[in-house]
Amino acid sequence: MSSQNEPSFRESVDLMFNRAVSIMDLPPGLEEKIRVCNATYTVRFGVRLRGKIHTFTGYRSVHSEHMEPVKGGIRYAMGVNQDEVEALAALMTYKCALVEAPFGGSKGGLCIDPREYEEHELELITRRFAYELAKRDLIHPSQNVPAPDMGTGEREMAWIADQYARMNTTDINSRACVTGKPLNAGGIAGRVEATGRGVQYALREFFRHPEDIAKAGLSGTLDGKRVIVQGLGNVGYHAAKFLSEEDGALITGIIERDGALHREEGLDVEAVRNWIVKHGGISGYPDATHTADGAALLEQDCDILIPAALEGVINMSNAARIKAPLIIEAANGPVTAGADEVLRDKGTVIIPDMYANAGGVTVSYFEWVKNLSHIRFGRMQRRQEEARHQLVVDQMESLSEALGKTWSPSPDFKQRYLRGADELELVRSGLDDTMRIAYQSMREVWHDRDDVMDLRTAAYLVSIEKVAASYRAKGL
Ligand SMILES: NC(=O)c1ccc[n+]([C@@H]2O[C@H](COP(=O)([O-])OP(=O)(O)OC[C@H]3O[C@@H](n4cnc5c(N)ncnc54)[C@H](O)[C@@H]3O)[C@@H](O)[C@H]2O)c1
Repeated sequence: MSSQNEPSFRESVDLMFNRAVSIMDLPPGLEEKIRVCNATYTVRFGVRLRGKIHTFTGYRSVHSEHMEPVKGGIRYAMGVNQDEVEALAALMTYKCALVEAPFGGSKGGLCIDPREYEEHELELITRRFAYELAKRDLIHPSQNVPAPDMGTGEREMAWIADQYARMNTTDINSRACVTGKPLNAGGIAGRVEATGRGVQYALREFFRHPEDIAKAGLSGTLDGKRVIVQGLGNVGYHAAKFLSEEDGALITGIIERDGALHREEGLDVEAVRNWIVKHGGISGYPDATHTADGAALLEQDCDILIPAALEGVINMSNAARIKAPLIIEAANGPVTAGADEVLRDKGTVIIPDMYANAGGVTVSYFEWVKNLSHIRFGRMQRRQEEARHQLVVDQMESLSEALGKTWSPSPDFKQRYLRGADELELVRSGLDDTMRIAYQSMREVWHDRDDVMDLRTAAYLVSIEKVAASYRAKGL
């Protein structure tokens, strides 16, 4: 996506990494050990479809095993290549460290356009890919745990989990070999929307800090802010939906594969999503201006730009014309290293990918823990909360009796009291806490150090320090 004279995606991630380590004091050699990708496995396998054998190429890259298992999604897209999975695996290492999910970084991908295959064909392809990875422990509850990414979702994760279970019938922890599964196949409430929800929580946290809002040249709250979103897939759709429905933001632009929609008064996210599902794209959607050159809308005037599709979409060819004062990287790597510099010089504030889209891996961690504990997430807490609720009721009743009054709980007292013990509530509050704490750790570095000019460098500093501490603790 980036223009020809720009570094590749992996080089771009490395350049950003180098920028951070140049102002850190790491022991000699550790910097390189952290930066490089440990291993990348390439597999080519055949699947008989439509009367002939089709050969597919896939990858699983392991960036850092300072913690195991390693974790990272599996992407289905035609553009998947080694450079891309290695860049994405590296970002996973830094992301997990930043939000303190106890994993190393990994990523996988398959060169395929999933829209060209029937469901049963995709199942055959996915199961075969999973088989190839699992037999080399590149899918394994304690070694390597994939999750959804572009072009994959709950359905593919369920096939992968089932394939692993068939190959490892005695592994009681087999469900923990992959996250992002459907609820009825060992998934967790709130995982589907977790990354988009995390983007919303990240923006809410940003807007709690007047100094940070001012740095972006903005003021006030999320209410009424004009937002342009690129990619109305899993991440973009949920982020846009929550921000418009719950925070009063106006989604003034939506960019998709077949162009862009613009409406200054705000688009109905649900209606656009339904239109895409029904018609395969945004073309023909009423009540909005349609532009065939979707990427041009990235340069439109707005308050917040949310790239939530591909890497490299903001590059040296358009960075200078980007008007949004605040960019939140819902996608991985949407801003190239060169564009990052141009935008920093312009004063644009960028909330970096490794933080902004960490909601997915955070809730994946909850799912993995739930699978390993073999207990419905929230059940233990519910028992405790029920006992505590009864205690409160008893105390209130005896107190009112002593005062010669009568008291009885309102009909929804118990429900309200126990809300915190629901799985979804636990997931949401755990995610919210994680996003707040991680933002504050980045922000502290951003504000306290004169040599840290942006949130991205601050995020790298925090995460590299944590990875380095792990290596040091191991004696490496
Ligand atoms: N799914 C997750 O949990 C997760 C977690 C962390 C990060 N991410 C990152 O978020 C990004 C999006 O992932 P997703 O899971 O939402 O994928 P997805 O496949 O659900 O959605 C991607 C969307 O982008 C659109 N798109 C594709 N090419 C486009 C183009 N050239 N211009 C405009 N739109 C285009 C697609 O039509 C689709 O609607 C990726 O960078 C991914 O690595 C995803």
